[in-house]
This record gives sequence, structure tokens and C-alpha cells, in this order.
Amino acid sequence: MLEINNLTVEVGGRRVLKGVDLHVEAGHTNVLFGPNGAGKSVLLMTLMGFSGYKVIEGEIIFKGEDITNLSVSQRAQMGMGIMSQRPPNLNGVKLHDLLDVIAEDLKETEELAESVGMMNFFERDINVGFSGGEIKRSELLQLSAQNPDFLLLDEPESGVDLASIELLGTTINKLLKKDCKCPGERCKHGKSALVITHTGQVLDYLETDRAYILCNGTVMCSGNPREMLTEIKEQGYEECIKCKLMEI
Ligand SMILES: Nc1ncnc2c1ncn2[C@@H]1O[C@H](COP(=O)(O)OP(=O)(O)OP(=O)(O)O)[C@@H](O)[C@H]1O
Repeated sequence: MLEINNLTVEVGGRRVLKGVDLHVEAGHTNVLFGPNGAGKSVLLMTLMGFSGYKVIEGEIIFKGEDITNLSVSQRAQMGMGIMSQRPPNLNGVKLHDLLDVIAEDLKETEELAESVGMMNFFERDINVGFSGGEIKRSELLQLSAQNPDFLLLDEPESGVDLASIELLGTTINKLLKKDCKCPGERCKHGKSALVITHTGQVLDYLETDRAYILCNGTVMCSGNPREMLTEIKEQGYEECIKCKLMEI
């Protein structure tokens, strides 16, 4: 579904990603771990095609097509969607107006808005004055309305209170279980995703397949998400760097 091959990316004149290789099979949910500043968000922003993320080398293959040079809207049309860590304020754009444009099924979107307590935000400018948790719920509502085949989730649980994490996790899981619109057999297991998490809390609600650890803009290793999370909690990321050095 998604193949990232030898991806090197510059942001603000600095090489942040260095030869990243990462794959997500159709119907799989993969996880991206890594310390602060490792380049995780830069990777997701590059995958979505935002400006300012300059691909120096490598390629991004999505649904079998090279999308490295496609625009954000072309990638969105192909079925890629993102829940950003820090989305911008959209002054003058009401949440309801955006949902009207992007929602595949407005009635279903309104039902979801009701269940995640976002109906009262419909007439507000997007993200303006929203709390951290409200931004996450608004992002999730927009992503659900778009109903993409591939979800890029950047720390979906950060800033969400403990009591609301279950609602967020189960809502993401329901979205992932919906049919993928790709033709053919390979997508019959639902949608695909790449999820960044520090705490791993959201993983309690998702079926995950593989985790990658990114340090200093490079993939250090990959493996079982639960086992990797336990190791990171016990040993931190220093061990990953030592382990990688031993391979060289
Ligand atoms: N627009 C930008 N201009 C300059 N540097 C940037 C820009 N965006 C990101 N960076 C730098 O790229 C590096 C990676 O940032 P990124 O946000 O991807 O980290 P991260 O792994 O997501 O970290 P965290 O876990 O703290 O969110 C950081 O050093 C950051 O300062």
C-alpha cells in the first residue's frame, strides 16, 4: 500500500530524514516510535505532500504509483489523509463549512460529531481557541468525514484526557475497520495506517502489525509494536542507537 524507499528530506535547509525505508502493507496498521526531534512528524508531513518538505532523494510509492511529486490534494484524492499534531488555525473557515465540502456522508459525520461532542463547534473557526483535546477531536472528525484509505496519525492521543482516550481510540479503530476503496483483494482487511505515539496508549484500541523506530532521521529497526514499546519503556532509545552502531 505504501512504500518509502531511501527517503532523504530537507526542512528549513537541514537534512532531517536520511535514507528512510518503511513499508505498510494493505490493511495493516504500523507504528512509528522515536525520541523528540527524530523526524517522525516531518516524515508524515512529507508523505502528505506539504510544502517546505524537500525530497532530496528517494521515492514514495502509494497504491503502486510514485506520488513523490504529487500535491497534497492529489494525494488526498488518491485516499491519503492526516490527523496532524499541530494543525494551523483556519480563521474565517467554520468547521461545518469544511465538513460540508469534504464529507462523503454528511449525516454520518454529524452523528460522529454528536458522539465525540463536536456539534457545538460547527459554527466556530477551525482550531481558533480550541483546546488541545478539542483540536484532536476536530481533526478526527475531519479525517472520518474524508474517509481516506490510508491514515497518517500524528500522536492522536496527545493532549487528550484519560477519560476521552477510549472514545478516541475506539473511533479511530472503527474508521480503520471500514472498507478500503482500493479495488482488488489486497485491501480486504480494511484501511491502512501509520501511527506516531510516544505513550502507546492509543495502541490499546488498535490492531497493530509492525513498529519502526526512527532516531536522528534514520530507521533503526522494526519489530512487534508491543514488544518494542516495552523495550523502549525499559531501556529508552539509547539502546537503539547502540544496537544500530553494533550492526555497522
Ligand atoms: N519547518 C521547519 N524548519 C526547520 N526545522 C524544522 C521544521 N520542521 C521540523 N524541523 C526540525 O526537524 C526535526 C524533526 O522534527 P519533527 O517534528 O519531525 O520531530 P518528531 O520526531 O516528530 O518529534 P516530537 O516527538 O517531539 O514531536 C526537529 O529538529 C525540528 O526542529
